Amino acid sequence: MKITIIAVGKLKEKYLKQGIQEYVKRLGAYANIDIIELPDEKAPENMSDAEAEEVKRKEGDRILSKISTDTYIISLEIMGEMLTSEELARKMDNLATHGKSKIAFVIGGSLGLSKEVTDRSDFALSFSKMTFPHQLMRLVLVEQVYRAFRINRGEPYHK
Ligand SMILES: C[S@@+](CC[C@H](N)C(=O)[O-])C[C@H]1O[C@@H](n2cnc3c(N)ncnc32)[C@H](O)[C@@H]1O
Repeated sequence: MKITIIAVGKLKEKYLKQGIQEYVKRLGAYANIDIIELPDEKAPENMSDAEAEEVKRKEGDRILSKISTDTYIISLEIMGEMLTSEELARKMDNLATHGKSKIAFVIGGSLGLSKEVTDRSDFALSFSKMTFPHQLMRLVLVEQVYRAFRINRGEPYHK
């Protein structure tokens, strides 16, 4: 399985970098994993709604340019659907069974994802109704993807 994580915005915090690196290393035993970090668009203070939409649209274009048409997209959206870890594991297993071996998880920048990205997305995944910073979201996501593979392999993992 090929897993790509596409994230807008630079990962700055050392502790997050280390945590993500650790899970990416562990995930290497189960899947081909790649993280694509895209630059965020300069967002002026006190932007109008139209300016904010333009920022998201530009970031969205960058995101979509990295995704091939045969890729199943899971966008991370606060208002998306909440799953248990087991449900996410089952979803990923079902995708693999049905020949969908390329999955891209997409994390937006500080303003979120553009309509173009959410429209193209195959599944909107919410981690809760709370807003997480995009850098932290990346760490939580890689841990949950790792957990999903462990669950699907029937391997022991903390409950
Ligand atoms: C700082 S948040 C963006 C907040 C923005 N106001 C919005 O509504 O999307 C940055 C990105 O992290 C991800 N994110 C943050 N909290 C999330 C949550 N609870 N569930 C799923 N994704 C989340 C989303 O991809 C979001 O685009």
